[in-house]
Amino acid sequence: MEAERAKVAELQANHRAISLELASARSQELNQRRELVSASDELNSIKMKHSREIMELEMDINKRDRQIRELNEDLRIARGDLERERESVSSLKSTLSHQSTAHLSLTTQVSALNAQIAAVQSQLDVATSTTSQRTLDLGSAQKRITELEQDARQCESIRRKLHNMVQELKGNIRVFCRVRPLSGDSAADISYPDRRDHKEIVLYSSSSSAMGQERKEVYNFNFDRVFEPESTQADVFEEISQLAQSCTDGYNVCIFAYGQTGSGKSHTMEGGSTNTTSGMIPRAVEQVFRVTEELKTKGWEYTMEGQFLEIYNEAINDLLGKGEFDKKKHEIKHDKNGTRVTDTNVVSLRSPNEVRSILALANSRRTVAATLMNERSSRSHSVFTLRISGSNQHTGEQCEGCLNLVDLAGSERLNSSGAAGDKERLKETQSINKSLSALGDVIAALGEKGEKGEKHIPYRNSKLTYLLQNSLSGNSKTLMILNLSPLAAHLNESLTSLRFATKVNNTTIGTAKKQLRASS
Ligand SMILES: Nc1ncnc2c1ncn2[C@@H]1O[C@H](COP(=O)(O)OP(=O)(O)OP(=O)(O)O)[C@@H](O)[C@H]1O
Repeated sequence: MEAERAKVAELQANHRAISLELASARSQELNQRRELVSASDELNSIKMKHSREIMELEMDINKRDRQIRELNEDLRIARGDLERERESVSSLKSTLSHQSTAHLSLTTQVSALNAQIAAVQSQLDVATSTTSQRTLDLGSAQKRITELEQDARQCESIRRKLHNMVQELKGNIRVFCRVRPLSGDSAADISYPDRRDHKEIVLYSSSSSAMGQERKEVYNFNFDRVFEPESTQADVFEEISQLAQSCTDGYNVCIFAYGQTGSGKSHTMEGGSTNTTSGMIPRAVEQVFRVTEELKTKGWEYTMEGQFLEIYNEAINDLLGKGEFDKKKHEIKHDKNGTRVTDTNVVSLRSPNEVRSILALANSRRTVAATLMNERSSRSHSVFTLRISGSNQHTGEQCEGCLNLVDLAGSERLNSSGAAGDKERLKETQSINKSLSALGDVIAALGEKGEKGEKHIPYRNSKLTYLLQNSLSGNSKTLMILNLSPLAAHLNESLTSLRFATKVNNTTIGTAKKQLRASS
């Protein structure tokens, strides 16, 4: 037992020793573990530091790579630039060599030009002195032009006075006779003995006496001018143009075409549509426009207006009216400003073209009337009136003139017009006869009145004479163109017309007066 106790004690002592050893081994192990942990921590921190350093090194390497690439690019660009610079230097060198050559030749040219400039300068000096001389000459030439313009204006006034004197010497009523060409039928025996002045016309008729003897009658007439059948519109106008022109000088002018139906009145006054056939109205108006245009250089300014009326059965119709046929009643009024017809169109005219278009309008309206009323145009009087007012900005003169161009109705007597049986024709013919004899009476009364006489002038006896009162009085210039038919069948009618025209031609009416207005 004891042994056992001793053994237990020994075992216990062993156990304690082993426990102590275990405790110390455990503490040693703890320490070693601690050391291991700390060594492991240190190793981790070293690893982390290394990996950071590796990262930094890699970044650094990348950066350097980038820089190397950039430097390589720069180097490539620089090489390209260098190459270009080399090329440009070589081209500049060649340009420079060209420029040097050009410079050399320019230097030569500059020297030549300098020599030329010197020569031109000396020419310029000469020209400058010539110019001064010319300026002086121009000054005196302008002075001379002004003087000549003044002279021209004075000459124009003198021309107007002389022109008027010539017209006066020719008589303020003048009569022309125009025989139209033959158209088929047998001709009357007519001769024109005055080959020089063309003032005479002779008609011959033969008849048998009761005893069977042949009697030859000779009728001799003298006028201011006789136009033979071959005469042209231009020939007639040449004689009329001066008279028509008077209206630009401030005169009232009246030109009538008188004669039996078909004797050529409309042909004379209006004429055809071509330059050669156009009649007195378009020619006179064109002349007036031409003269007013020329007179502009002498300081004259003109305004013109036109009116175209028809007198049929003692009633006035406006050929420039609006409708196709004029139904208005028109009245003639005279006052200090001239003659006015109520309710009619007065058209302002600025060019011959405008005149042509109003003539065409009037003609178309006459044609309408002619179709409506049995060839009315030859049974009515047509009166074209051109009123003209002018003022001269240099002299202050003002004038107003009026040109009446009248195509009278056919003048044949009642029996020869075959009108006796037809009431309408009878009325027409009576109206025509009344107005034509009123025209003859007015002209006769003006002739009897003389310069200062008090004689009553029966203007009111017909619409025609009343309308033309201001253009028929002694203050105006009147021309009657007697149109004659060359036909043997019309001989008696022609003799009647010639006798009427002779009466007119033998009338002397007063002196024409300018329509001058005091300048304002
Ligand atoms: N000098 C002339 N030259 C050529 N033809 C003319 C001439 N005179 C008149 N005639 C012609 O004679 C014809 C009659 O003339 P116009 O119509 O002018 O006569 P009129 O007297 O005006 O007649 P109405 O009184 O009927 O109007 C027309 O065909 C016209 O062309």
